[in-house]
Amino acid sequence: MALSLYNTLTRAKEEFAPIDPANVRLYVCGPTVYDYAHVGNARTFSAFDLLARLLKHLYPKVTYARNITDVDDKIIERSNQSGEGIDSVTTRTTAQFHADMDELGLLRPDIEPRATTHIPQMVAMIQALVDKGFAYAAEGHVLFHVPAMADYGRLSRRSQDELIAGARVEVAPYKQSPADFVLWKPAKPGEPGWDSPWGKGRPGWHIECSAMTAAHFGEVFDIHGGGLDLIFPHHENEIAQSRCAHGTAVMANVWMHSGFLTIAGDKMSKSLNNFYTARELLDEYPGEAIRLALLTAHYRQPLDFTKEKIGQAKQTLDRWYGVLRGLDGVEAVPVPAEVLAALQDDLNTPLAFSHLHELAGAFHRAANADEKWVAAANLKAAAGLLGFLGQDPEAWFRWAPKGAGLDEAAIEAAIQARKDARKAKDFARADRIRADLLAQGIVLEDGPQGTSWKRA
Ligand SMILES: Nc1ncnc2c1ncn2[C@@H]1O[C@H](COP(=O)(O)OP(=O)(O)OP(=O)(O)O)[C@@H](O)[C@H]1O
Ligand SMILES: [Zn+2]
Repeated sequence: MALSLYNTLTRAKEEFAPIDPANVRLYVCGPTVYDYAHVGNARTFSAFDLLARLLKHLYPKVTYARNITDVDDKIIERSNQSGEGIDSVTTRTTAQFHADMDELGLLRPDIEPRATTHIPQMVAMIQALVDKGFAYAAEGHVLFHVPAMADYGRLSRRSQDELIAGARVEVAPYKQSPADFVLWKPAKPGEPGWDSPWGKGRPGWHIECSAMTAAHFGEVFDIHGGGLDLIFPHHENEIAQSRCAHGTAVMANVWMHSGFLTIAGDKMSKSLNNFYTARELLDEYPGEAIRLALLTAHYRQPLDFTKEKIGQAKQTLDRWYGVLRGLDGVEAVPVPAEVLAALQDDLNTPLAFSHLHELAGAFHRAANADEKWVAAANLKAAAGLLGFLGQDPEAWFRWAPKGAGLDEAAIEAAIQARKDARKAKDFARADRIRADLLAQGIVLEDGPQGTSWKRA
């Protein structure tokens, strides 16, 4: 079975054909680093993490790029409000983003270009657009002239008339058309800025991705992704810039967009202040459970967020890790065909997870040890493709929310003390230690290899 992906550009599911099967190129718009990522952002990054994993399973080489937007109005605003320097805001937020995505279990992208290290490429691209008559300079700004591009609006299916009618009433006086958008803007004193043919300034957001994809992937690449809200204007404008600068028919062959994580039906967003940060949820739930909850719905469908969904995902993982527990050295087997087929059908995660449930069920119904072993090995292989069940099961069962209960060192010390008490035939003391641990939610299990523990 071949990989098929829904392409926003054609509004159809299409069989994926890489430009160069020896290097499949995937670019995803990354975070603007001014604040904690919320779990809505994490949903989009989890969806594309899964796509990257699947592509890496199917092709010998995949380059997954996800950028860092480290120059932006929101960053400057944050720095002005808090007094923290811009470099400090972006460095700290980037480190936080990495820590959060790592803990959720996402793979790091193969390359992570930062906007501020690609300014010369942006200036060159803007210059090319000016030279070719697609852009003009006015009052320290450079603008892309939308009417200069005949088929502008193909991705979002908006006509130029609609765009002009929809433009805000207050249109900047230097714009030739209300639909024109900024490629370069002047830097106010104290703001970050770079020298350019149009004076000291900084890039607009859209040109960043056009310049970074060209720098790392060339003029046309395979897949470009992001959340649904990026279709217009961000991706439409990336396409306009890249295609007009390079004279190409497309910027990327496949455009993929993930649906929103909502709260009571509204898009989770910073501006509505209806968000949970990834960080606060990671203090309360294991990252693997949060990511499973985010992937339970198909990536193009909206997913309404509740903490109950994470709780359910945690119970699911308890069951699956329970299958692996105690089965020493489950050997690697190929990914079960039905799971691969589900993912190859435009990342059908609900179907893939239903197969995983069946495999866990097969383990419990198994008549003998061999059948159990096969079911567990299949479950581990299937989950592994999706980036799950990679931990030691004991580590999974020992996870505790932040600030809760005893830490591991204290538990190990208590287990040792109990062992010493039993050796000294002080069984009353040994039983007391066991009861004390149980009262704090720690269950001891005595086995042939000694005593193990888990959190109740
Ligand atoms: N509620 C959401 N559900 C799914 N994806 C989202 C959601 N909100 C933002 N995204 C996606 O997260 C990615 C990172 O975007 P970015 O860092 O610019 O966040 P943001 O746009 O500042 O978030 P917000 O919309 O809250 O302001 C983008 O691909 C964006 O489409
Ligand atoms: Zn982008």
